[in-house]
Amino acid sequence: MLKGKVAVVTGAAMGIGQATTELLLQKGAKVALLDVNETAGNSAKEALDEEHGAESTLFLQCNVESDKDVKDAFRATVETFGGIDIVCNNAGILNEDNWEKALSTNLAGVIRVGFVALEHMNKLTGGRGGVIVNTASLAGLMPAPVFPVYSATKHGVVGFTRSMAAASVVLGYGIRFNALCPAIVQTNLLTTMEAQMGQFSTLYHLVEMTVRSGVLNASEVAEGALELLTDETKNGEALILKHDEKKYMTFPSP
Ligand SMILES: NC(=O)C1=CN([C@@H]2O[C@H](COP(=O)(O)OP(=O)(O)OC[C@H]3O[C@@H](n4cnc5c(N)ncnc54)[C@H](O)[C@@H]3O)[C@@H](O)[C@H]2O)C=CC1
Ligand SMILES: CC/C=C\C[C@H](O)/C=C/C=C\C=C\C=C\C(=O)[C@@H](O)C/C=C\CCC(=O)O
Repeated sequence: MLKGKVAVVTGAAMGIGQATTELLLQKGAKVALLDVNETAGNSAKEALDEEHGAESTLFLQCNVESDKDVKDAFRATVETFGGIDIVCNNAGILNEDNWEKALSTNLAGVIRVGFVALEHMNKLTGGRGGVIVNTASLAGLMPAPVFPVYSATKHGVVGFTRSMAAASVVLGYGIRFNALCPAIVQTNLLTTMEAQMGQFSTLYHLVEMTVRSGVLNASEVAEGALELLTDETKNGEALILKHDEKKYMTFPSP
């Protein structure tokens, strides 16, 4: 289904990014795995090499907070694989104490990666066009008293995605932009959540209550990403994923 396509996945060393990488490889794409964690990134690539062959992937250490890292990683991907068709802009953290870092990673990181991707993918400047899926969250569509800063960053991701989708149509970039909005997923972010909630950790019992009613696994989220990547009718959409439901967000018109 994705044979001949080249994908870049940020935050690819574990969790949702790793599951998405695996699914893209299964569908025939070549994937550049970008992650700040070099040890985890190398292990993830090694594990994938056994099934998909070393030539299908590339691990590049990249902090999405750094312009240089992101530009270097995209340049290396194009040099290795010849172009870029798909970007999963997925790296993100929960850190209510160090809220500047949360903003810098989750929102500025998504914008930075999006703009560098545009330089390579924009049909107006010689790119092949393609599709970008930004990982937001259900907390980007509703209030989340348990992590207000995280929620603010993810609302920003949804707004940026929808606005870039509209800009792409008006300006003719040939790129679709969609947002993925999962509820709670069983990953490292969940296991470290209480400690990362800072002053809001007194509300952790609300999270526990939600978790008891069911959580997603990373592969289910990867399937959602694949739908946004491959359904060419989707642009400017926010796909909500819960453990027992999947639906597209309906936004009010102004
Ligand atoms: N786990 C959950 O319940 C949900 C997670 N999300 C979002 O999904 C995305 C992935 O999260 P998970 O897989 O759950 O987390 P995770 O903690 O399992 O994986 C995140 C990956 O991103 C990498 N990363 C962190 N900061 C980075 C940076 N500055 N530059 C490059 N890589 C960086 C980490 O090293 C790690 O490999 C995040 O954007 C998160 O906000 C959205 C909804 C639910
Ligand atoms: C990085 C943190 C890990 C997971 C967060 C993830 O992005 C998903 C969050 C989805 C929704 C959050 C909603 C928050 C709601 C509230 O603050 C409370 O009203 C209820 C407490 C937890 C709810 C979690 C949920 O509804 O799925």
